[in-house]
Amino acid sequence: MGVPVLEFRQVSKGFGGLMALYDLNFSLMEAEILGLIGPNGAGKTTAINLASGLIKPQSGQIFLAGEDITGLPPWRIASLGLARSFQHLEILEDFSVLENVMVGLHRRGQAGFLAALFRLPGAVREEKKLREEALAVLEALGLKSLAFKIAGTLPYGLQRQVVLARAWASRPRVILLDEPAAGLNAAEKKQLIRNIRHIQSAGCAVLLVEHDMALVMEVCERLLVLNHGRLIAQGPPREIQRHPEVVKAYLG
Ligand SMILES: Nc1ncnc2c1ncn2[C@@H]1O[C@H](COP(=O)(O)OP(=O)(O)OP(=O)(O)O)[C@@H](O)[C@H]1O
Repeated sequence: MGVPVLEFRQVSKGFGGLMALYDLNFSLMEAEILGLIGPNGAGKTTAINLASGLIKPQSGQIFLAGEDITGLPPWRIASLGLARSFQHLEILEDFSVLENVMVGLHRRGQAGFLAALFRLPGAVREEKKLREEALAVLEALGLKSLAFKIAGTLPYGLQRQVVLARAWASRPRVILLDEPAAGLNAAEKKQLIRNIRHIQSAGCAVLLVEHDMALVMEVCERLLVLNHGRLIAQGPPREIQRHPEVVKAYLG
């Protein structure tokens, strides 16, 4: 298989006396869709929080495209090409969908804050460019018709798609999705699957934390299974489905 873009090497993390992750080793390959599953409290969100720098590992190392990012702050990790969504929405409710996506593009802006404030010609040109790029992102994800709607007025399922579009707008090499299908209806899940595949086809790797097993089985090429902070299995979805340890973990 290809080149690893995100790599955990013996990563451990405890909270107080509890080990949330124990010696976790895995690689997410270039343009791979990798599922991270496991029962509640298994350590999935902890893994995403570690990769994106919201929390720091107790031991072990994390690499992004070969660069050691262990302990770097979240904004540095983001600028190196890692984007994420959260389990709970973090949308700008009073702004349009387009503006929400422009926030995702902004880290690539050149003109700077003062130029934007005084609407200098460079900044005006740049804003126009950002708008066009944000529209292109929305179009690619099938969301262009929502561009001028106020994000907070949209149904929940569509708000989740906006969050995905914003994360994707920064053109990351890795995107971490924390339960993107939660609360979506069947049609919205179909669109989510399409969009995840679109992101992959553009060369981005996706780490998907998700409880919806049907969706995980359909979209992921490989699965990692955590239970009580330990990696208990990894492999193609069909093998994982009948892996005895996995069946035992899920049945309780
Ligand atoms: N900030 C924290 N402080 C203390 N304990 C925490 C913290 N974050 C997570 N934990 C604990 O670490 C363990 C793993 O939690 P985590 O949220 O990573 O699990 P999860 O697999 O994402 O679960 P879920 O599917 O329910 O979201 C749990 O026992 C949880 O209570």
